[in-house]
Amino acid sequence: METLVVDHPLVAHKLTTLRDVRTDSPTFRRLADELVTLLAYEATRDVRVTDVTVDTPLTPAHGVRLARPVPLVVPILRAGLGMLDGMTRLLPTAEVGFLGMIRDESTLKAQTYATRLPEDLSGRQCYVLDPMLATGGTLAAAINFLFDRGARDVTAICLLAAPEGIAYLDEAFRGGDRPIRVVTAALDERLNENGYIVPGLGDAGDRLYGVV
Ligand SMILES: O=P(O)(O)OC[C@H]1O[C@H](OP(=O)(O)OP(=O)(O)O)[C@H](O)[C@@H]1O
Ligand SMILES: O=c1cc[nH]c(=O)[nH]1
Ligand SMILES: [Mg+2]
Repeated sequence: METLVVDHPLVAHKLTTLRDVRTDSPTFRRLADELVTLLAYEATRDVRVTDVTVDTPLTPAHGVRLARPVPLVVPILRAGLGMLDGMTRLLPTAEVGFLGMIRDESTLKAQTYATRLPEDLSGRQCYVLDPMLATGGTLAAAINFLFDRGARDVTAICLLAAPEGIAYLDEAFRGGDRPIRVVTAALDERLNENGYIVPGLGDAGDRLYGVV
């Protein structure tokens, strides 16, 4: 598995304010949106394109357009929704599938409550959005949903990752013929006894949308 920690002062600056307990929900949403656009720039470095020629006012010019089938963006509800606009701003022609998943806070196991994905994902580049990669259980289950439908090319974009979650994914998908990539703004220190990322930013879904 490939892990890319995006090392950029703007990313670090925005992430620092995102972590700050004093940051209110409107600011948190705006920063998550801005951060995902910066991460998406790196995450889409291998997005498939096809050659085209356009006419400038002066002469034909060679260029590229996104190849078909267009990429699929998959936010993991609820917190991943806070990353969707930032991603589709960069990939406006992408299609969007949805996975609703919640981690049981006593067992730390992910449960799925909604799936709305294309039946056939063969040949599709998939970008999964979830701000938090903690134990890795949620993301592993999401990637398996995509693999089950034929995806072979999956990149996860996370705002924060824990070493335990990276190790879990690495082990879960080791030796497979479908490599995965994780792009994140930071690799934090560890998980605490409740499965929260430390230093982290708390509960991303609650900070985006409130405690429900
Ligand atoms: O790596 P894991 O240990 O599986 O934990 C990470 C998951 O936990 C959070 O979602 P949560 O279950 O809080 O749902 P929410 O988005 O509705 O808040 C987060 O957004 C991830 O989906
Ligand atoms: O630190 C964490 C871990 C899981 N989910 C969150 O929202 N935050
Ligand atoms: Mg949550």
